[in-house]
Amino acid sequence: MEAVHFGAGNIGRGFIGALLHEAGYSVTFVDVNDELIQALKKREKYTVHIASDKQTSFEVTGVDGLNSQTEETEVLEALQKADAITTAVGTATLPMIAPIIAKGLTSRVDNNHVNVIACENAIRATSMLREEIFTHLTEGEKRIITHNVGFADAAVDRIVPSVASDDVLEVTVEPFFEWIVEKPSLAGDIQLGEATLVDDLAPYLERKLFTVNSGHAAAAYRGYRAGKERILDAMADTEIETHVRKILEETSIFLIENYGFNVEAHEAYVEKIMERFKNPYLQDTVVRVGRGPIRKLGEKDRIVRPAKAFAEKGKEAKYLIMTIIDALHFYADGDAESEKLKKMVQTEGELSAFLHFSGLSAEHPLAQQVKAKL
Ligand SMILES: NC(=O)c1ccc[n+]([C@@H]2O[C@H](COP(=O)([O-])OP(=O)(O)OC[C@H]3O[C@@H](n4cnc5c(N)ncnc54)[C@H](O)[C@@H]3O)[C@@H](O)[C@H]2O)c1
Ligand SMILES: O=P(O)(O)OC[C@@H](O)[C@@H](O)[C@H](O)[C@H](O)CO
Repeated sequence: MEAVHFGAGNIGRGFIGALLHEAGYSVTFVDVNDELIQALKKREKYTVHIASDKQTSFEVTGVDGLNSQTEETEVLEALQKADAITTAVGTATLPMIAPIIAKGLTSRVDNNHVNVIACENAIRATSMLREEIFTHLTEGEKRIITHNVGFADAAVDRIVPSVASDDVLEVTVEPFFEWIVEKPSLAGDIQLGEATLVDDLAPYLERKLFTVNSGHAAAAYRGYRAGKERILDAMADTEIETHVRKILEETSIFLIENYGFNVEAHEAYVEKIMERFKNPYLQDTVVRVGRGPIRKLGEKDRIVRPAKAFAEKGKEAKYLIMTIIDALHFYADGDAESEKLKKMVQTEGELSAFLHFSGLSAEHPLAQQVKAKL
């Protein structure tokens, strides 16, 4: 089986590429980072370290790399043969890779099934990618594609930090992982190894985004304001740890009300995540976890969505609101979104910046609540 994976970054190498390899795929990574691509071409393998007291590692072998900027023909050939096309490039990059995927899908000569799965932290990222791909297709091409291409949404959970190393390919991952894929959208009889296939992704996806990512964002933004470098340092501070717990109490109310999760089972899920944030072998930074604050302040994303649900019911999510304000103050060198946010906060003020990036009107109850806290 052949897989083409866009984005040879942390989650691409550390999780999706590794899992596809284990499931029996030859994985070709496509990236714009030529250093990574040349190393993949040359060595055809890389090492994954598991961040635990056992200090274990494993090799992902038989991999290849292609630079999407200089090897378009080769990328198209790989897409034509692929059984699975996955991505982990960040949602903002999906429109940039959509044209080549569209071209690859429409130039396949056989009618074999192929499945596209975007592994990004967002609500239904594959559907977003599908929409982008469809803007590059004729009506006839869309009809053909609908028969043999599956576009399955997924929830992807594994903390994979950016770790400085002399080896550009080696990657460190936490032991926990969960890849949940929506089964009814898959085409044909695809093998996805240790992925979990479910009929309805929504509860799993929202539970992940509004627990792991809401809590993580809170730790990063509060940690940043308190001068912490690592998530670990933030979580070791009792005040920040309590703050993260409070956020997860708020998102738990939101999730249990929406999906009727069993309370004890959900509490156990939250506890496990708190422990994952405190993994002493994981050198994750507040900068990596906080990067992209504009995306993270989006209406459907990890902070605003649950806070908005509270506000619309006449309630207030005090700790999520604190996270919104913390996020407005986040800045990381080299992170274009935090640069843009900082400029807007400086010129227009916190509230205008929040309204602009969340898309909420000034009259929205959450906007009123945030205003009262500024
Ligand atoms: N790291 C994690 O813990 C984690 C966990 C779950 C989900 N995710 C999600 O996975 C996605 C990637 O995260 P990451 O941590 O691996 O980031 P990363 O920055 O390590 O990797 C992203 C990769 O995409 C590449 N890229 C950028 N533009 C590209 C293009 N046009 N074509 C091909 N490749 C391109 C970059 O060069 C980089 O190698 C994000 O959506 C993130 O939310 C990350
Ligand atoms: O990748 P982002 O920027 O959406 O969020 C940062 C982290 O919260 C995220 O990468 C987590 O590590 C990951 O979602 C764990 O599964």
